[in-house]
Amino acid sequence: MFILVNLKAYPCDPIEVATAARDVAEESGVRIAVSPQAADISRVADTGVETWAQHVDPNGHGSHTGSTLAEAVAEAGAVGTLINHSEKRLKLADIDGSVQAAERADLETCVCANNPAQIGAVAALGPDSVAVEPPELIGGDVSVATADPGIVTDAVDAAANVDDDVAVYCGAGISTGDDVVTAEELGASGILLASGVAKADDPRAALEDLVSGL
Ligand SMILES: O=C(CO)COP(=O)(O)O
Repeated sequence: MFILVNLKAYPCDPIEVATAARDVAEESGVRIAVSPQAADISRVADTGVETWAQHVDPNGHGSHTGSTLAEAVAEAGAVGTLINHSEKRLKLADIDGSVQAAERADLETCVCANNPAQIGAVAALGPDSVAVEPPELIGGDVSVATADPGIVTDAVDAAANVDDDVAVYCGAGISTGDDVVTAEELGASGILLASGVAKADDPRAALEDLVSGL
């Protein structure tokens, strides 16, 4: 299982989380990545943790003020990027452009979607992975894998029907090791989570719990 910790714009210490994620990954052998604010990518990557961007724009170099350039996040130390997170939604053509921009910069890609139908659509764009995250469960206390297991299994089927090579992750409300195991049993090969770690009093303990059943 791959565990991707999205720090969003939460007021946590990105270095504290990154250091804990690096150590727990090393100790457990579980792949864990941290996705900080773009401005924090460089110092998070310097900790040695696998570092992802939260978003990249479709454009390349040029007159694009305010854009998040795939080449720039890669240069800062990111090795992957989320695209079309529920809190940073894009039009289909721009998702396609962002996947291509990320690939040009050698970034691994994970395109997020709200439901299994959208998973099928974005899987067709050829990302490395897709992640189903029902918006109504994001930030809540109940894991998607418990609240609506059919969303996860249907997302796995939808992606497989389009492209067997696209990995399927799930996210929303995941906070415990049991949630991670349940997601794995439903066919997900990774999870995205945010508040369970970013808002935890002890991010290291939260991460240790997440990997405890793997
Ligand atoms: O949006 C998410 C991860 O990208 C999920 O957020 P929560 O883990 O806070 O529900």
